Amino acid sequence: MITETRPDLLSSLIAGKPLDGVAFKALTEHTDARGSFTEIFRDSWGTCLTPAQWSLVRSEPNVFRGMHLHRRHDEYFSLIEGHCLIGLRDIRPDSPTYNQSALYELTGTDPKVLVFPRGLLHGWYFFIPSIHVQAVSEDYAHYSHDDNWGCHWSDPELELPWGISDPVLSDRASQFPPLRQLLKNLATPGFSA
Ligand SMILES: Cc1cn([C@H]2C[C@H](O)[C@@H](COP(=O)(O)OP(=O)(O)O[C@H]3O[C@H](C)C(=O)[C@H](O)[C@H]3O)O2)c(=O)[nH]c1=O
Repeated sequence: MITETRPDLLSSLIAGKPLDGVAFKALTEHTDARGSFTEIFRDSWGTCLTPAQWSLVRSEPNVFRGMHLHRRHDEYFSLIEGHCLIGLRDIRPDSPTYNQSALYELTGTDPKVLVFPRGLLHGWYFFIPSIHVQAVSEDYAHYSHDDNWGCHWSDPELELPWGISDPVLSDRASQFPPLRQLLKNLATPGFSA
């Protein structure tokens, strides 16, 4: 069982402003003597997501996943247990929140869901052992080879005040380019992720 270090913590937006098309929704945990029941997704909630794949992800402390970008699919994140940050950067030129960022802090003791549309750079950092579920509107077999872009999490031009240093990264994420280079790559016809 993962023990929370901060039971008083609430899941909330801690920096920046809500980005266009992003849903941040509280979940209702129904508890009784047997435990609890929490719905984590309904079509009728009206988020941007039509799920094609769900995944369960376990992360060790000080792990950072991202920053990733997908041009074709929307994404869902809900922290089941643990404590994490989620950073988003809007790089959609037509968006009313273009070139803006948002940083969220989530805790498993205050369950919430974040659903965001395609075209937002995203990454998550885990402070303690954590478990989350994520969903995508295009499955990995279809997007992984040509729509799994990334930039380096520490680029100051992301304008995300992570407040962390030297996280554990995948080999691939450790070699992601700066944001400016990613934007150039995205604008280069035929350049693949
Ligand atoms: C995403 C994914 C991964 N995998 C396998 C491939 C690797 O052997 C292992 C870890 O994959 P990866 O290093 O890509 O996981 P993350 O760094 O958490 O990144 C993933 O989650 C971030 C937030 C993204 O947005 C990426 O699109 C997605 O790749 O799981 C699968 O088998 N299916 C999948 O859908």
